[in-house]
Amino acid sequence: MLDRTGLSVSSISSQSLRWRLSLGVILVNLFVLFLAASSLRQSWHQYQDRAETTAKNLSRVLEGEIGGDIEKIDITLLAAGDEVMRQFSSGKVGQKELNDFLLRQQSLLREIDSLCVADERGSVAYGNPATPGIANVAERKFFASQRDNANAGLVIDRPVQTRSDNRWSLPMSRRINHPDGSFAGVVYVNLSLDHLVKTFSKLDLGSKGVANLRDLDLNILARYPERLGAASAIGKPTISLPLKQLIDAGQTAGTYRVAAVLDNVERAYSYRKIGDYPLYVTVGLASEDYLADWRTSLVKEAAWGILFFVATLLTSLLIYRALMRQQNAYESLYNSEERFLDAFENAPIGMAIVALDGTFSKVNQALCQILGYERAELKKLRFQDITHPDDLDADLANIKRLLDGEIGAFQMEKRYIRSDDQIVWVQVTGSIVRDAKNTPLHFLAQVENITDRKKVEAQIEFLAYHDALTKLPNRLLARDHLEMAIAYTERAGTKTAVLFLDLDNFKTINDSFGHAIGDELLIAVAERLRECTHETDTISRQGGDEFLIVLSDVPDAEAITLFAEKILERLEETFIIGGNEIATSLSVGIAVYPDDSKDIDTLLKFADRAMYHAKGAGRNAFRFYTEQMNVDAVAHQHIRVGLRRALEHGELALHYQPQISLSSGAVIGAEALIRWNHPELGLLLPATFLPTAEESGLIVPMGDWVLQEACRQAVEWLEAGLPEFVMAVNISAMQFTRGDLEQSVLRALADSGLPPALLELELTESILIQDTEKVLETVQRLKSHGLMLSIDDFGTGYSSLSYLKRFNVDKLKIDRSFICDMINNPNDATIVRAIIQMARNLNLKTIAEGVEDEHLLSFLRLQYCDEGQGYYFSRPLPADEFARYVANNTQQLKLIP
Ligand SMILES: Nc1nc2c(ncn2[C@@H]2O[C@H](COP(=O)(O)O[C@H]3[C@@H](O)[C@H](n4cnc5c(=O)[nH]c(N)nc54)O[C@@H]3COP(=O)(O)O)[C@@H](O)[C@H]2O)c(=O)[nH]1
Repeated sequence: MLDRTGLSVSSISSQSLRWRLSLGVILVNLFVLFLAASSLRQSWHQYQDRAETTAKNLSRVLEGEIGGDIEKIDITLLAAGDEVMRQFSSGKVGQKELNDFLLRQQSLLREIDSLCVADERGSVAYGNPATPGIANVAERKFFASQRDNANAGLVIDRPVQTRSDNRWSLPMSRRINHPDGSFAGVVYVNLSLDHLVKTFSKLDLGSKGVANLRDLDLNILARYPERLGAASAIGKPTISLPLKQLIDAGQTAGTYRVAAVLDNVERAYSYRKIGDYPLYVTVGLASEDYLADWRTSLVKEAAWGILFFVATLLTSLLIYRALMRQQNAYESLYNSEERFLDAFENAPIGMAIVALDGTFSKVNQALCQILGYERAELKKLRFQDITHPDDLDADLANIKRLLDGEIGAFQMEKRYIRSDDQIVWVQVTGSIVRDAKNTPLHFLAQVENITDRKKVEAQIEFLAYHDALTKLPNRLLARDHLEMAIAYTERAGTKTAVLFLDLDNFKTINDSFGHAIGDELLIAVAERLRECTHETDTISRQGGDEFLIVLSDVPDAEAITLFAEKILERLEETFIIGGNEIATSLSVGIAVYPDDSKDIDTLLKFADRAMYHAKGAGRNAFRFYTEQMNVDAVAHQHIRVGLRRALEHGELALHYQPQISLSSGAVIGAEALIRWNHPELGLLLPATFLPTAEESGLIVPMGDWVLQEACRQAVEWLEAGLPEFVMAVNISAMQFTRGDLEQSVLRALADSGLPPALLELELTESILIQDTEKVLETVQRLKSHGLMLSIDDFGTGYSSLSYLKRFNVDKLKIDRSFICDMINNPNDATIVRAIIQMARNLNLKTIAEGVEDEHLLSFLRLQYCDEGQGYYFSRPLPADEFARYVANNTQQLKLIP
C-alpha cells in the first residue's frame, strides 16, 4: 500500500503474521526432523550393518573354534578306531590295554566326557563307561548309522542328556570294521555341550545376544546363553523362517534379521556351516544391544529436536512479539503520520515542509491558495524566491538561529510575493525537525494569511494619525511633522511656517446644503490645498473646518506670503459639489519658526490667534502673528470668561442701524445689533463674542434679552413721537432649536406692547432649511401673529425659491458681499439683479446691506431694490443717536440723486 507521501506502508495483520511464523516454525522443524531422521536412519543402517558384520565375524570365529574341536575329536576317534581295528586284526584284544589307550586319548581332550568302543551288538565293551559291558548303544541313532553305512564317516548324533547329572552331550562316532571290512562296532565320544557353551561364552554377544550350534536339520545342539527353560529347545528345530529359506536356497553362510521364535527378541543373525561337518553355527546380536547407542542417539536427537522445536517456537514467539511491537509501533506511527498528513492537508492555514536549502518539499492546499501557486509550481521554488526582499534578512536570521539550536521555533510577520505579483502578508511560525542524532532534517512552516488584519491595522494606524474624512494627517501627525520640519529648519538655517486655516462660511454651507455636502466640500478643500503644497509640506485637518499647513524649509516671509495668497486664490474658485455651486474662502493665521517662537505649542497658539485676526479683518484674508494679536487673544479669553457676567450685569447694549426706503429715503426700519460694553476692553462688536455665545448656548438668553430690549426701545421711540418703522432683530439658529422662540417673541411683544407688524425677524437661510417641518411650524405660527420675516445674508446660502414661498417670507436681505463689489464685479451685479428680479416676481421686498457709497445706492435704485442699509446712510448707532438720526431723516434724502 502506498500512502500519500509515496512511502510504503506495511499492513500485515497479526493473524497473517501468526500464520507465517507458524508455517516457518513447522517448516524449519520438519526440515530439521528430516535431517535428523535421515541421519538416524543412516546411522541405524550403519549399526545394523556393523551388527551383521560383527555377527558374521563371530560366527566365523565360532566356526573355527568348534570346527577345530570337532576335527581334534574326529582325529581321536579315527586314532581310537584304528587301534581297535589293529587289535581285532591281531586276533587278540587286550582289554586293559585298550581301555588304557582310550583313557589316555580321552584325557587329551577336555571337550569330551567319554571315549568308548561298542561292539557289533552295541554293547559298550571298552572305554570309560562306569560299568563296561552293561551299557548298550545299539538303539542309538549314530550306532545304526555306522552299522548300516560303511561310509558314514563321522556321525554326530542328537544331543543326549545324562541321567546322572542331566548334562547335555553330543555323541560323535566313527565305524570300526573287522579286517574283512565287516562291521565291528563303533568308537564314539560324547562331546560336552558345556564345553561348547564355554566356547560361546568367550564371545561378547551383548546382553541379549545368542550363539547356537545346529545340525543339518537345524535342530539346536547347543545354545548360549543357557536360559531357564531354554534347555528344552536343545534337540528341537526351533528355526526362524529366514534361516530356513537361506539354507533351503543352498547358502552355507548368511545373515538375516528376525525376532527369535524362542524369546521373540529381535536380532541380527549370522549363520555358517562348520567345514564339511553337518553342523551350523549361528550368532545372533540383539538389536536391543547393538542399537543401544543408536537409541541413545535417537533419544538425544529427539531431546535436541524437542529443544530445537521449543527454541524455534520461543524464537518465533519473540519474533512475533517483536514484529507485532514493530507493527504496532509502525501502525501507530503510520496512524500518527496519517493524522499529521490529514491535519497538514486540511489545515485552514498554510503549511509547508521546507528542505534545508529552502525548497518547499511539501505544501498544503491552503498555502497554494495564499501564494497563488499550483502545488507543483510551488515545490520547484524556495521560500527565498518568493519572500519580499525587505523581509528576507530577518527570515534568514531566524532560520540560522533554528539551525544553530538557539531557538526551537520562531514566529514572524513577513511578506510573500504571490504568483500574480501581489504582496500577501503572512504570519509564519517556523520550527525545525531533527533526527534522533539531532541532525536537522527539514523545517516545518505554518503560514497564516494576515493581509486583512494588516490592512485593518494599517487602517487603524492610519486613522490614529489621519482624519477619516479628508485622509489628511490629524493633529498628532501634524505635530510630529512640525517637529521634524523644525529640526530640519534648525540644521538648514531656514524657517518653518505654521498656517492655521479656517473656512469662512463653512457653518452656513453646512447648514444650507447639509452635512453630506459640507463633508464633500471639506474633501475638495483638502484636495485643493494638496495641489498647492509640496510633498515636504504637511496639510492637516484639525477638526471641523480648520486646517493646518506646515511649510518647511522656507527662506523668508515673502515666500510664505506668496503661498498664502496662492491658497486664498485657489479656494476662492467656486466648488461644484453634488450639482451645487459653492463659494467659500479662507481665513489664514501664520506663525513663523523661529521668528515668532521656538516652542511648538506657542507657534500653534500664535497661528490660531493670527487666523482670528484674519477673520476679524473681513475674512478671505491671511495675517501673520503680531503682538497686537496677542492682545486680541487675551481679550478673546476675557470674553469667554465674562460673557455670562455681561448678561447678568447689563453690560450688553443694542445699537440700531437704519434701513432706508430707496424710493422715498425715509427710515422704514431699524436693525438691532448687539454690543458689549466690556468693563476693560470697551465696546465689543458681535464678531468678538457671538461665536463664544453660540458655543456656550448663551445665545438663547442673549437673544431673549435682544428681543425684549429691541421691542421695548421701539415702543419707547413710538411713544416719544418718532415715526413708525419696523424693528428688525437677528435670530440665531440656536434660538429655534434650544429655546422657545415663539414664546420669547410673544413675551417681548406683550411686555413691550409693540404691534407685531412692527417687529421683523431676520432669519438666515440655514435656519429655514434645517428640520424644515418644525421650523415651518414655528415660523408659520409667528407669522400668524402678524410678524414680518426677512431672510438675512441672502445669496450666500441655499437660495431656494420653494422655501421662500412656504415660509411666507416678506423680505430678502441681499448679502453685503454681493453689494460691496457689484460695481467692479459683473458677477456680483448679475447676482444682485437676479435676486431683486426674483423677489419682485415673488412679490417680496428686497433690502441691500453694506451700502457704503452713492454708486452702490444708484445702482441699487436702478435695479429697483426696495430698501438699503449701510454706512452710506449710517453706522449702527446707540439708541439716543439713532433717535436723532431719524429726526434728521431729511438729511439722508437729499443724498439720494
Ligand atoms: N443673533 C444675533 N446676531 C446679531 C445680533 N447683532 C448682531 N448680530 C450679527 O452680528 C453680525 C455682525 O454685526 P455687526 O458687527 O453689528 O455688523 C453689522 C453692521 O455693522 C455691518 N454693516 C452695516 N452696513 C455696513 C456697511 O456699509 N459696510 C460694512 N462693512 N458693514 C456694514 O453689517 C452688520 C449687519 O449685518 P446684517 O445683520 O447681515 O444686516 C451681523 O451680521 C449680525 O448677523 C444679535 O442681536 N443677535
